[in-house]
Amino acid sequence: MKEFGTAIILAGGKSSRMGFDKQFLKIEERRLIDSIINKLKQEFQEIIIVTNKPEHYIGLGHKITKDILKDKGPLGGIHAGLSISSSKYALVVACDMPNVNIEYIKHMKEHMGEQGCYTKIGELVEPFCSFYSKDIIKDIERYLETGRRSTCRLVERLHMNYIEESKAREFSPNWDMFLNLNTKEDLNNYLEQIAKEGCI
Ligand SMILES: Nc1nc2c(ncn2[C@@H]2O[C@H](COP(=O)(O)OP(=O)(O)OP(=O)(O)O)[C@@H](O)[C@H]2O)c(=O)[nH]1
Repeated sequence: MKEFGTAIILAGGKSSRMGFDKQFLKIEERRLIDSIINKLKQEFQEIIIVTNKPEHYIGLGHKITKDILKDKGPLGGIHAGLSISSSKYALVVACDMPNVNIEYIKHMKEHMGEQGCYTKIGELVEPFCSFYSKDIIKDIERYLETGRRSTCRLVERLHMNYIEESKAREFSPNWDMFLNLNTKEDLNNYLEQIAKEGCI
């Protein structure tokens, strides 16, 4: 089994704040998820897309899966992705994160905890652009069985290492690498930023 060869992209949410399915979000005529895949391919041999619309990813050469545990939110997606991952640790990103930073991801690999690595933003857990160990599958199942769904709260209970926000920001001072586009306002602000400064 490879140590860090897998990246999982979550693309199975409701997108209720955005008002249209975020997995089809386009930036400058290109599907954002395809740009994310292209970046991740620099560093990962295996890409897993966890989606409720698998027909849109056929023929790209990546692993595709649906949630096994339905309607559980991002944790359900992480669970399905880890279940078919062929690596000990997998990076998990959301399909609405335009500023994924590969240099920072390499840094995270060097600071792996027993069950993964995340970034602490202030006092809060950033659950995306985080590494999770394949051996937390059972922990996710037990946690979801109790009716809870918060990825952040589960992360706090696991044996994961974390990196402070200030360190993470050194890798990308001008672009928020944890930005996720939840609303039309987020999207418009992002489009304004790339119009001024160019795409990264
Ligand atoms: N596979 C899978 N991914 C999910 C699920 N829920 C959310 N995600 C993904 O997790 C990431 C973060 O999701 P959110 O933006 O918090 O949730 P969302 O349901 O997509 O959007 P809102 O309805 O606006 O909260 C996105 O990449 C979503 O596609 C789910 O049930 N299954």
